[in-house]
Amino acid sequence: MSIQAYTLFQLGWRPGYSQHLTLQDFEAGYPARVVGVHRSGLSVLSARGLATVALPRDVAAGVEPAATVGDWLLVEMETPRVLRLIERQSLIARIAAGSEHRVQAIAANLDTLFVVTSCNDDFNLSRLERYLAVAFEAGVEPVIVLTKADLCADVETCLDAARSIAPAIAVVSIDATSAPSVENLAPWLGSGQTVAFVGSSGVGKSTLANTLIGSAAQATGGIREDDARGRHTTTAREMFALPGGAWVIDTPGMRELRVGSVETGMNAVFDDIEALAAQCRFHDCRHQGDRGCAVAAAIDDGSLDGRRLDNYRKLQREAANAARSTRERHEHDRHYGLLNRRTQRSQREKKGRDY
Ligand SMILES: Nc1nc2c(ncn2[C@@H]2O[C@H](COP(=O)(O)OP(=O)(O)OP(=O)(O)O)[C@@H](O)[C@H]2O)c(=O)[nH]1
Ligand SMILES: [Zn+2]
Repeated sequence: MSIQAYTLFQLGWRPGYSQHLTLQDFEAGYPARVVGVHRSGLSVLSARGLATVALPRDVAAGVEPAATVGDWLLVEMETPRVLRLIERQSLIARIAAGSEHRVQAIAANLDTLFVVTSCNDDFNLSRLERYLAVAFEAGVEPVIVLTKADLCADVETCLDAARSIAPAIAVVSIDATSAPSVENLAPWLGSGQTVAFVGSSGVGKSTLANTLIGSAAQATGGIREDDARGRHTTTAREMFALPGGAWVIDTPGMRELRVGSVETGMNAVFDDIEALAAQCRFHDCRHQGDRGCAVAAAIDDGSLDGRRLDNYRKLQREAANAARSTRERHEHDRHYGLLNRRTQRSQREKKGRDY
C-alpha cells in the first residue's frame, strides 16, 4: 500500500491542539499521528509521510495511559525521537484484562463513536446505555447505528426505542452490506474526521467497515514497513483512511471494551434520573421505598422505565468498583514504591559503610 502524503487537517488536526504547543515546540518538532502501535515502536503519519518512532521511557512514563492509536505526538525534526504527547481531546480507555484494573488507552482523539447494534437479536437498550456512557466518559459524540435494517420487519420500533433512551443523540438505521445505505453515516465521515465502532460480536462492524472502504481498497490490507531487524512486517489495520477522507480506528481493544470508571458518562446518559433524584424529599434518598421519592413516583406513573433505573444502578455499582480498584492499586503502588525506596536507601547506606 503506498502511503500518500496528508496535510495536518486531513490527518485530523484541530486548531485546539496548537494551544498546547509553544513556538519552541514547533521549532523543535512536528506533529505526527499514531496510526499503529507495535513492539518495534509506533507508526506515525505526518505531513512528511509514514515513519516509525520509539517512545522514550520518560515520555511513556510521564503519561498514563501511554500513547495509543489516534494520539498526536511531537516528533523531533531530524530524528525519529518523540518529544512529547500532545494533549488529547478525547480518550477511550478500558480496564485491562486480568484482575489488576489497570487503565489501558485504546483510542485517542475520536470525533465520533458509532455504537452499533442490530435491529434484531442483539437489540438491547441496557447495552446501548452502557456504550453511550463509555462515549460520554471519553468525551466523544456517540451515534447509534442500527444494522440489519433489511432483515427487520419493524425498524421504526427499534429507532423509537433507541431514541427514547437518548433523545439528543442521532440514531441511524442501515443495511451494513449496502453501499447506498451506509451513505446515511456520511455526515460523520467527512475529511479528517476520526471514528470508531463498538458493539457486540456479529452486529456488523466489520461488514460496515468493509462497505465503507469499498471493495477496491479492501484488498490492500495493512501498512507494510520495515521492523528493527529489516524484515517486513504487516501491522494490524489499526487506523485507516476511508475513501472520503475519514479515519477509522479499529484496534483489537475496541472490540473488547469493558466499562471502567464512567461516572461522568453516566451523568450524561442518565441525566433524567439524576434530575428526578434531585427532587426527592431527602438528599440521601436511595430510591428504594424512601418517603417522598421522586424516582419511585416516576416509575409508578410510567414516565421512567424500571429497566432503565436497574441499569443505572448496575452501571453505578460497576463504576464504584472500578474506582475503588484503581484507588487500591494506587495505594498499593505508593506503599511498595515507598518500601522500595527505603530498601534502596538502606542498601546505599550499607554500601557506603562497607567502603
Ligand atoms: N443482511 C445483513 N447482514 C448483515 C448486516 N450487517 C452484518 N451482516 C451479517 O452479519 C454477520 C456478522 O457481521 P460482522 O460484520 O462479521 O460482525 P462484527 O460486528 O464485525 O463481528 P465481530 O468481528 O465478531 O466483532 C455477517 O454474516 C454479515 O454479513 C446487515 O446490515 N444486513
Ligand atoms: Zn428517591
